[in-house]
Amino acid sequence: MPELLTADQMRAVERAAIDNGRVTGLDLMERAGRGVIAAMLEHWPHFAVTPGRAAVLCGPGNNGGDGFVVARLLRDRGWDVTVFAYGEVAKLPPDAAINAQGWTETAPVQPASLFTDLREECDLIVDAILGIGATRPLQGAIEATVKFLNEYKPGERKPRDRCRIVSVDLPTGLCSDSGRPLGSAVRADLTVTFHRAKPGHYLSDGPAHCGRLSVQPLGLDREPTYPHETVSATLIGEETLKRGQVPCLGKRAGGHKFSHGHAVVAAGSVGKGGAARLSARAALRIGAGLVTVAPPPAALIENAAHLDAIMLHAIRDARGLEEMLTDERIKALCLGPGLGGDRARDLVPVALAASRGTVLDADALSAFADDPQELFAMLHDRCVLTPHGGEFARLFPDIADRLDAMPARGPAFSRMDAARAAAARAGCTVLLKGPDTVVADPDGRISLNPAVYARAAPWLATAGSGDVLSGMIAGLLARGDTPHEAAATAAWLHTECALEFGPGLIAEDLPEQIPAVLRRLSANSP
Ligand SMILES: NC(=O)C1=CN([C@@H]2O[C@H](COP(=O)(O)OP(=O)(O)OC[C@H]3O[C@@H](n4cnc5c(N)ncnc54)[C@H](OP(=O)(O)O)[C@@H]3O)[C@@H](O)[C@H]2O)[C@@H](O)CC1
Ligand SMILES: Nc1ncnc2c1ncn2[C@@H]1O[C@H](COP(=O)(O)OP(=O)(O)O)[C@@H](O)[C@H]1O
Ligand SMILES: [K+]
Repeated sequence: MPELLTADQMRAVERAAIDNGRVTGLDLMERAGRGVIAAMLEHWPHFAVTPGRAAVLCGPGNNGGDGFVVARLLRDRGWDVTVFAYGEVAKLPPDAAINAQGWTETAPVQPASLFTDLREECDLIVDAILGIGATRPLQGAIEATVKFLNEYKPGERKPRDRCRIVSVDLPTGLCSDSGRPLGSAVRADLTVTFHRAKPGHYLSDGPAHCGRLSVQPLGLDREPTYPHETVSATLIGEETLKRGQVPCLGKRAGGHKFSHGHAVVAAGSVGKGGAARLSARAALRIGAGLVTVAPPPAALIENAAHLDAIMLHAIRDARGLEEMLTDERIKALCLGPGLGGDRARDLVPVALAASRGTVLDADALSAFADDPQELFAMLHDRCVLTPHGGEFARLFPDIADRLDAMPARGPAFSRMDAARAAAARAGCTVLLKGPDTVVADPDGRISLNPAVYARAAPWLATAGSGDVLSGMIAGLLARGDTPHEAAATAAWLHTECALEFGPGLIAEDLPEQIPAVLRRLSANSP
């Protein structure tokens, strides 16, 4: 499912279902526990054949309640289960208390302090200490347990090789809205969450702590989905693209090159043109009808030696760009890759005054580090800024500081919050790059492209891959996509291209994978 829900939103969905009488909290807890067992057996089928020994660590809230359900279900399957309680069982909330009572009627609950003695003999540890209710940095017995679990590195000791850690809903200590550990957090092998994934499963350190992710149903699919304003984020995926974007990624029968848009990529001085050429190649491959690279006159020959289908038009300075932009058929601009700081400062104001779809990346962002406000004053709602972390910190230093500061409380300030705040300040779409690329609009709308779990694409950490991304966005803007759609679609395709190519990827390879990815998308379209 494409929506991600924050902890508050998840609680609201649960509350609405209970208030409407469709389900009880106890039912949901039972379903959650069953979901954990289902996911565990799916990932480790041998556990279905050979039950082993499990330790279930139950916390002071409903996450702990889920733990008691899991403990019972494991025991029903023949497991030897020991439950450890973090906090007083007598103070558990009502549904968790019912499940705890069911357990204590038949078996003891051990104090947390005894857990470390047993651990080495376990095949499975169920972390049901804290879930979406983790609000402050871990301390005391919980912190000690988390430290103990995490110090066992796979392969270091024999028992750890076979002992799996499953976290219920979230690894204890991980902030569900930001993916940032509140002090410390469990490093699980598998995390099983319910109904919808939470932003923290995808953002920042979340994936490293979750291990693998399974989203299990709670039977809440008939509950109202959130209106756009309150959806914390949409996960970009084939599903969303199939519904919305594929027609735009194809070419219209009977169209001509100008009906698919003309994109212009400004290039820098002699010897610096590679980045702009990469952007241009990506813009053309994504389907812009025409793409022109615009270098200074001295670099014309260099670019001519490299380009065929991509056109060339030398522009000496801002006036040259102004003249070029009298051609109304130019629909999108890309400025930044290899542009150089001086040329960026010269060209950007004219480019922005032309009010076309405009991608600003690299030098076009860093050139305004001394006075970001000067840039923000010129931006308009057809712009997309594509900063990586360093460029983001230059333009939005205070926002970046909030992301760097150690979180004192949950929910912690997230990369989604940061991108949203930046978009509101800049007044345009901001794409914050990373394995968790966030696309934010000034109205708060967020799309997230996770290049994690099965979509991990570490080969994208290669020089020039960002230039390709900005070219893809410019190409889609030229074709008429909105800034948000163009940025989100390009981010997803960019990762898919990396996955299509695989190891050994360099930036030049990325645009060449676009046809295969588009072919697959159209084959899978209804
Ligand atoms: N919502 C749903 O739809 C469904 C939810 N379900 C399950 O419920 C879970 C949410 O339950 P929850 O709200 O009770 O929160 P939970 O994570 O158990 O923690 C709260 C407790 O922890 C405490 N605490 C907090 N921080 C702490 C710290 N650092 N160190 C120590 N203690 C700390 C906090 O204490 P307090 O801050 O109030 O003093 C409170 O006692 C959810 O993750 C899922 O597993 C499913 O059953 C099915 C449907
Ligand atoms: N480990 C990674 N996993 C997924 N994507 C990555 C990773 N490292 C980098 N990327 C992506 O690669 C691109 C790099 O862009 P950028 O840092 O601007 O590089 P360059 O300036 O060399 O073009 C971004 O789209 C970023 O999201
Ligand atoms: K947990």
